[in-house]
Amino acid sequence: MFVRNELQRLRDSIDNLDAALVHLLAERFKCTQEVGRLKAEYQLPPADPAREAAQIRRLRALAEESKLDPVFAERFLNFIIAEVVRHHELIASSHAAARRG
Ligand SMILES: C=C(O[C@@H]1C=C(C(=O)O)C=C[C@H]1O)C(=O)O
Repeated sequence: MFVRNELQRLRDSIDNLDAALVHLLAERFKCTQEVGRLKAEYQLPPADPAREAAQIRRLRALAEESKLDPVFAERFLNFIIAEVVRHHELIASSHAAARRG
């Protein structure tokens, strides 16, 4: 009984944390979509490698402080950034097509 209750208690928290992660990611993508539209409008490149490198340095340091594996933190951020850049490329090509008429 103890094991079942403990497992349930921990899984309830995991479910809440997963929901928070989804909400946080959704908000992040709302912001990055706006960045993508701005970049497309002003014809700036979809990716900004200097900004990415700075974020990775920052996130690795935060991960170390929080005892999270920094390699995992870097992979996770790279995974998200790759998706954002893919969205920015799509937005840029639809803006370019609209400019061509
Ligand atoms: C969101 C941006 O666009 C891209 C995506 C980034 C991100 O998801 O954090 C960071 C840099 C850019 O390659 C940005 O330039 O700020």
